[in-house]
Amino acid sequence: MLRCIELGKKGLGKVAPNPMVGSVVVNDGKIIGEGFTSPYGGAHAEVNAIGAVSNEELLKSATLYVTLEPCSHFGKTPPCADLIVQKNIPRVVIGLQDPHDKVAGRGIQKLKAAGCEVTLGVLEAECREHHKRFLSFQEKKRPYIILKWAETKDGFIAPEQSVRKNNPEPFWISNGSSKQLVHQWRGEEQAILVGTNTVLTDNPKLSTRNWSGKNPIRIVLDRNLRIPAEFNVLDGSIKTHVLTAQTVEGKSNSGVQYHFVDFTKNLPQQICNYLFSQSITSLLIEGGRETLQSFIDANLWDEARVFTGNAEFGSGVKSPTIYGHTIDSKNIISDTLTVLRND
Ligand SMILES: NC(=O)C1=CN([C@@H]2O[C@H](COP(=O)(O)OP(=O)(O)OC[C@H]3O[C@@H](n4cnc5c(N)ncnc54)[C@H](OP(=O)(O)O)[C@@H]3O)[C@@H](O)[C@H]2O)C=CC1
Ligand SMILES: Nc1c(N[C@@H]2O[C@H](COP(=O)(O)O)[C@@H](O)[C@H]2O)[nH]c(=O)[nH]c1=O
Ligand SMILES: [Zn+2]
Repeated sequence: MLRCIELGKKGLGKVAPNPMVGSVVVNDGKIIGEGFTSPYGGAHAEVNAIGAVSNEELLKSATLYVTLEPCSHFGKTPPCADLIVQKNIPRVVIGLQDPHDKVAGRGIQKLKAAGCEVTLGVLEAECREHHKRFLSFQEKKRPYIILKWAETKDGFIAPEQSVRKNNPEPFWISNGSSKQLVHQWRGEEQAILVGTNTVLTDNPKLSTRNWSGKNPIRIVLDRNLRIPAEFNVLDGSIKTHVLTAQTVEGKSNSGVQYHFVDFTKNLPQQICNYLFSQSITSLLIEGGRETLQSFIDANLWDEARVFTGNAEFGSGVKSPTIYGHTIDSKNIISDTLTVLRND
C-alpha cells in the first residue's frame, strides 16, 4: 500500500478533480503491474496497473492493492470494479472506501458479489492523508485549503508603504529557494487566491515559472473592480476568475471570467461554494493579511505553510493570527518553514 501511495503521488497537480489513486498488482509476492491515475479524463489507476501486467494468466491468482475503493459507475471511463471482476482477480486490498456519492461502498459490493475477497482499511490513515484534497471536496463540499505567507522575525508580512518602491512589486521576505518551493506548490494545487490589495501592491503573476508544471487557476478578489486592466492577473495568459460585487454581464472573456459574490455575507464560505461549483478540489491562498485572516476566522482552512525570514520591519502589515498544531518545522537555507494543521 505504501508503494500505491508513492505511485499515486505521481498524479499530484495533474489528475484533479479526480483523486490521485495508486495501485499495484502482486503475484507470488512480486509486483507484476503498477499504475496511477492518468491526467483528468484518462484511465484510472487500476486500469493502468492491470494493463501493465504482461502475463494476463497471472491475474487469476493475483492480489490488487489500491489506495481508494475501485469505482462502480460510468464516469469518463467504465467502472474499475467491473474490470477487476472481468479479469478474475481473486483478492483486492483497499486503503479507503470512496465517499463519492456514486461509489460509497458500491465498488466493494460489486467485487464481493462476484466472489472476490476484499480487505478494506489497510493504511487507512495514510491513504486519507494522501487523498486529503479529494476527501475535503467530497466530504466537506469545499476545496482543501492551504494558507501560505512569509513573515519577518518580528511578525510582519510587508513593511510600511513608504519603504516600498512606487511600482507595484512584491517585497521579498523569504529567500530564492523558498520562492522556488512555492512555485512547486502552486503547480500541485488547482487554484490560487489573493486579495485585492495584494494585487494592487505586488502585481503578482501567481505562476509556476520557476518550476515545471501547470499554472493554477487564479482567483482574485475585486469587489469594486479596482484592478487596472494592464495588471498581470488580468493578462489572460492563465485562466483567472475575478470575484466581484459589481455588474459582470458581458465582461468575461476566454482568459478572465467575472463572477458575482456578495462581499457583505461570509465571503470565505461563498468563495468555497463557488469553487465547489467549479470542481476545484484544492486552493492555495497567498495573502494578504485580510484575506488570510478572513479564512482563518471562518475556520475554512486545513493547512498553513509559513516562512519566517531573517529581516525585522518594526512596523508594517502584521502577519495573520492563527492557532493550529505544528506538524513540521524545517530550514529552507536561511528561512524557517513551519507547517500547521487545523485539527
Ligand atoms: N509576505 C507575504 O507572504 C505576503 C505579503 N502580502 C502583502 O500584504 C499586503 C496586502 O494585505 P492586505 O492589505 O491585508 O490585503 P489583501 O490582499 O488581503 O486584500 C484586502 C482586500 O481584499 C478584499 N477582501 C479580502 N478579504 C475580504 C473579506 N473577507 N471580506 C471583504 N473583502 C475582502 C477587500 O477589498 P475591498 O476593500 O475592495 O473591498 C480588502 O480590502 C501587501 O502589502 C502585500 O505586499 C501579500 C501577500 C503575501
Ligand atoms: N513577499 C513574499 C511573498 N509574497 C507573495 O507572492 C506573490 C508574488 O509572487 P509572484 O506571483 O510569483 O510574483 C505576492 O503577491 C504575495 O502573494 N511570498 C513569499 O513566499 N515570500 C515573500 O517574501
Ligand atoms: Zn475507476
